[in-house]
Amino acid sequence: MSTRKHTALPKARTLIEALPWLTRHHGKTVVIKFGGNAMIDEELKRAFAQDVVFLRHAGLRPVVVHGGGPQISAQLDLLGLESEFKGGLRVTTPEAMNVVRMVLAGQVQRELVGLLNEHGPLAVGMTGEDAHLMAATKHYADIDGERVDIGRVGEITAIDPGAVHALLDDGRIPVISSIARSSDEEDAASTSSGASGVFNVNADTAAAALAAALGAETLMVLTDVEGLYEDWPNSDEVISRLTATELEKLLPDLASGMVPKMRGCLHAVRNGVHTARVIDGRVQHSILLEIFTDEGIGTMVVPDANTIEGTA
Ligand SMILES: Nc1ncnc2c1ncn2[C@@H]1O[C@H](COP(=O)(O)OP(=O)(O)O)[C@@H](O)[C@H]1O
Ligand SMILES: CC(=O)N[C@@H](CCC(=O)OP(=O)(O)O)C(=O)O
Repeated sequence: MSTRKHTALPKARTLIEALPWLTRHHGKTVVIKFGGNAMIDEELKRAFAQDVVFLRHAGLRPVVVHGGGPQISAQLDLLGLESEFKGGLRVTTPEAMNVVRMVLAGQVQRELVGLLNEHGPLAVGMTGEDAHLMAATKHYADIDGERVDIGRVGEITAIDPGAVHALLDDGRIPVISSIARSSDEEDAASTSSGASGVFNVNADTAAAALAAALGAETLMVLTDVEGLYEDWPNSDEVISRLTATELEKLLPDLASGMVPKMRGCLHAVRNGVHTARVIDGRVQHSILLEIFTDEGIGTMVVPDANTIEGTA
């Protein structure tokens, strides 16, 4: 009996250590972006689902926005369709738009919903089309100061978070694919006849916009690197913390997938989100480490006047 008590003690300590964080985050909304590049194996995806369910049971309100870039590229390849990125965004022909929608909403989202629901009737999948969650207009890429047409890529114009709030109030975990309805009613009306009527939105951008619209406490972006590298690709020195203004200065020098990610973080902290973090999704249980311990990993972006309680 006494041995049993003794071996159980470290577990109790671990639970108690989490108490200040549980208190701080209770009832807070956390938007978690799970990048396609971080979904590298089954074990990681399972650990991700466990972490999200843990947050929910610990009294937080997690919302998942998922990516699927590599999965979309694989499907386009399979179909013999060309796949090209400009300024970190996929050039999306109407044909490619159908594939993006099919892979995100029909494959990646379904898989995550399935993994989360192994723990109970919690997850509900939706896209930005559902209940007018996300509206968008056509986005043009800016390549060296030139406005470039990249097809059906969307720029979010409005978010109606009502359905997400309703799901959260009902104790559910919304799992959202980054596809938006066209804000042009005529265009949107063609949705049922094909993929026109909807736009492909980068998942980082969608997660950031949603975090701001929901008044989330935290935006957490899980990817396949440790965080924002100071001098990528020459060094693996991670910037652990930076303010909105510091990040704004860095933005013009950033490359590829980091562009929408860091722009998203900036948008979030400039619009009421207390912290935006880029963390390594390849590390098992990185979400729990980030939320419930002092050992914050990755890069944390904070608003300029760091006056909001609990951002440290
Ligand atoms: N400064 C930087 N720090 C870290 N990664 C960077 C940087 N600049 C560009 N990258 C690239 O961005 C990638 C992450 O973006 P992306 O491939 O879109 O991932 P995800 O699927 O998670 O959204 C990294 O794997 C890396 O190749
Ligand atoms: C416009 C645009 O680029 N959309 C992205 C949407 C998916 C995504 O963002 O996935 P990751 O988070 O895994 O990169 C795409 O088509 O790949």
